[in-house]
Amino acid sequence: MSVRAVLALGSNLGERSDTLSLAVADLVDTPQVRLREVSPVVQTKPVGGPAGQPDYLNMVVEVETDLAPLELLAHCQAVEHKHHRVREVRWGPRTLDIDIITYGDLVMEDERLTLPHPRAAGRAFVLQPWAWMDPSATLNGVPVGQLAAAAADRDGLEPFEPGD
Ligand SMILES: Nc1ncnc2c1ncn2[C@@H]1O[C@H](COP(=O)(O)OP(=O)(O)OP(=O)(O)O)[C@@H](O)[C@H]1O
Ligand SMILES: Nc1nc2c(c(=O)[nH]1)N=C(CO)CN2
Repeated sequence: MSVRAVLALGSNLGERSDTLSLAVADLVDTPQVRLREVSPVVQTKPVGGPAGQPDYLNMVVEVETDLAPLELLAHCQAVEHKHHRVREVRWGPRTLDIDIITYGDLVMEDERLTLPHPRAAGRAFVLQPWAWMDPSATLNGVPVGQLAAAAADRDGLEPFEPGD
């Protein structure tokens, strides 16, 4: 049985735009993960973590997958590692971060995986690209566009065009 999942990608080190494009290609480089929708890329101010970090590029994608939730997490982490992600500080700079935002309607809390992602509902860097990609999307029953409009970090968000 296949399930629709929403994944959020972020990068604030290195060739950010190239990293996001390559990561999307890697995510769907298996027949078990198929790309359905891709959001615009946004440039965002870092939320949390140490001061003085570079801005992020963020985007979301919707995939259809035959992987179980923890298999999808392992797949996302393998793509992160391929892009040399080194995680030193919580919410610190990283070449690539991939979070699972939703996995169908599944609600779960495990030490390795919480669904929906517990911090997504307050993050404009996830919600705004998601709402642009899918204006009918809801999270925990609330329209994602409405959550995006209320998110505190939305002033630090702007559309990003390659070459900027
Ligand atoms: N929905 C989820 N998507 C991705 N990872 C998750 C999720 N729920 C729990 N985790 C766990 O969170 C751990 C830490 O993830 P990560 O290093 O990406 O955190 P972070 O990006 O610094 O912060 P945040 O979780 O606030 O986005 C992962 O190893 C994973 O096991
Ligand atoms: N703007 C922005 N800020 C963040 C991001 C991110 O992707 N974009 N990811 C974080 C941890 O996942 C913490 N802070």
